[in-house]
Amino acid sequence: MSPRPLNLIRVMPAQEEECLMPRIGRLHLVTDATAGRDVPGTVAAALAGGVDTVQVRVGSAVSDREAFELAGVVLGLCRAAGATCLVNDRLHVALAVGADGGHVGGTDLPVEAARRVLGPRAVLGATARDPDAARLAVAAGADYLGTGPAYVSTTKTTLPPPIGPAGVAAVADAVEVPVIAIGGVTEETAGALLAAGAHGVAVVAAICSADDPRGAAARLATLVAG
Ligand SMILES: Cc1ncc(COP(=O)(O)OP(=O)(O)O)c(N)n1
Ligand SMILES: Cc1ncsc1CCOP(=O)(O)O
Ligand SMILES: [Mg+2]
Repeated sequence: MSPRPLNLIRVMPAQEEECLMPRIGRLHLVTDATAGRDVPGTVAAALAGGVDTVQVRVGSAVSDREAFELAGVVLGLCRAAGATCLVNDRLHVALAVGADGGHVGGTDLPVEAARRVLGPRAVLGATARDPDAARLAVAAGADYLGTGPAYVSTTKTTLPPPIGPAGVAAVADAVEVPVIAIGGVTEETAGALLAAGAHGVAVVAAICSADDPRGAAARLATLVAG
């Protein structure tokens, strides 16, 4: 029998294709952009604790080269753990490392343009604070929404006032895609956001600033698992 041509495109049943698509998890770790943090160490601990999605977020002072190298390391950790790996803002870095997708907000590429850059199969997240913005982002191609700040964030201090569980509920009710609540999410606040309709939560400080990031991730993972 002659060998099967390697470039043959296999038509997959929709169900099988879905299984191959990266998941939009329920516990997102957004990496701490503070200089000097051991990001790979924290990511490894968080994945061991049950984080299922990691978003690589670096500060503006970080070069593309550094972001690329960090994202490559984080992607390797995510692949080993079966987790989804996204890159914040820098979609060219997401593409260059082969990450599962990216996340954009109001000062980044518009969602429609981000979708063109990443292509149809990538996971694309967009920030939306209210129902109108949420509907627009989904219509433009977002697969999930990051909604907040849910509570006051110690990580990003330039944000508008918190929207609380009621604001998260308003967004979750407006769209069909998963809503990930972000901003000041802790073990104490996560439950109310999930009860409000959030598919999951995204955290920085609750894991990155914890004495025991693995333990903190494990407790949050138990909460989001319901
Ligand atoms: C899951 C998630 N939600 C919201 C954000 C915020 O994105 P953005 O508004 O673009 O702000 P920066 O993170 O780029 O400072 C996010 N990163 N992740
Ligand atoms: C990037 C971002 N966007 C809205 S809140 C936030 C930071 C969330 O960090 P923390 O979980 O420490 O409040
Ligand atoms: Mg952004």
